[in-house]
Amino acid sequence: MLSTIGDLGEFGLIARMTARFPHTDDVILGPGDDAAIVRAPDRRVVATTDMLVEGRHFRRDWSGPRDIGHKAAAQNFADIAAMGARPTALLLGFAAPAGLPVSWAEEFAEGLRAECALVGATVAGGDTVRSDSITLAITALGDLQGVSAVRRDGARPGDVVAVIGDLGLSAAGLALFLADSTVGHPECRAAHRRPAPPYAAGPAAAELGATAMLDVSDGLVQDLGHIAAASRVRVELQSSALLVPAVLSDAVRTLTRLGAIECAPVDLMLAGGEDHALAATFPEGTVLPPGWTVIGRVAEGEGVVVDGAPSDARGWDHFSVTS
Ligand SMILES: Nc1ncnc2c1ncn2[C@@H]1O[C@H](COP(=O)(O)OP(=O)(O)OP(=O)(O)O)[C@@H](O)[C@H]1O
Ligand SMILES: Cc1ncc(C[n+]2csc(CCOP(=O)(O)O)c2C)c(N)n1
Ligand SMILES: [Mg+2]
Ligand SMILES: [Mg+2]
Ligand SMILES: [Mg+2]
Repeated sequence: MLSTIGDLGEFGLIARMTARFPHTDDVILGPGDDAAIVRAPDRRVVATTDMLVEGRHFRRDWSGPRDIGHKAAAQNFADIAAMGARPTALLLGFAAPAGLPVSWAEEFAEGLRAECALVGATVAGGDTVRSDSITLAITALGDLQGVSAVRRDGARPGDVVAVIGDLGLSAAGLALFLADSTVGHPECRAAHRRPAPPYAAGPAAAELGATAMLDVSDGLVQDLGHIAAASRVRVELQSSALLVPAVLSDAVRTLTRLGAIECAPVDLMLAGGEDHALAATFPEGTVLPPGWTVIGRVAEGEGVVVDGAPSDARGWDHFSVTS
């Protein structure tokens, strides 16, 4: 018979999961005591929390436990990178039903471990409780390595706006799952299951003098609206500067044929969330490394305009009626 986390018990489950997380130099004391001790070489600690709720952020029939582990770590590490910092440690709040197979928890831990390994971080601690459905509450810590943090309030008129990383692929993957389409477009499905934030580009952008930065979690236009508001500027985007990947056009063609969506690929790039690309502003004349695409300018004023007009690209809001 399948063994469940209820059979293991709370402390058995903690032991099973934490056995997978390796030692790193940043974590002086990991799981096992009342709190972890994490090194803070810079003495300024970057800290962020994002939750994943079953049915809201993931479905177990769309994503496997490893995918969900990857995504839970990735969406938090993207926030650390968006400040210009390097992730050091992660704290895992794990709530799940007693009937959850032990293998699910172990594979989830494996996904977390693997995403941590991409940035050299590890799991330093957490909490484990029983609940009716799965909720994952992750806190990530990061180190600024001596650079100035890149906030949302530093964009200045004249700056260029640039992005790095995927845009719209996760939204296309989500639309494919929602449309009950079972075959095709593996890149978009994979992007939805396991976003691939360009972690190293965050600290690199800080070094280059980025004036503002964030990761795109809710949608490019909506998220840039946070930079516009915090910096009291207007962000002007040119949609033709967004390079539409062939895999996105292909998926949109399928989705249109299925009657699942009525929009162009670029609209998914402007409004789709969960890819965790980085969007940043840089002083004019900054030579950007390969991977960054300049998509607009910062001007005096407020809000975000696309191709000279206010955009109707709506991003994600957990409490809007359509979400
Ligand atoms: N319940 C809360 N208590 C305190 N601060 C919060 C709470 N929820 C959000 N915040 C803060 O509000 C700001 C915006 O949060 P938001 O979650 O939109 O940012 P994000 O994590 O970058 O985006 P996303 O969650 O879409 O990935 C952040 O600084 C966050 O710490
Ligand atoms: C089952 C299921 N239904 C819908 C979605 C879409 N979705 C959920 S949260 C979010 C924005 C970012 O979230 P947050 O702001 O919490 O980081 C998006 C686009 C999904 N991933 N799974
Ligand atoms: Mg958040
Ligand atoms: Mg963010
Ligand atoms: Mg959000």
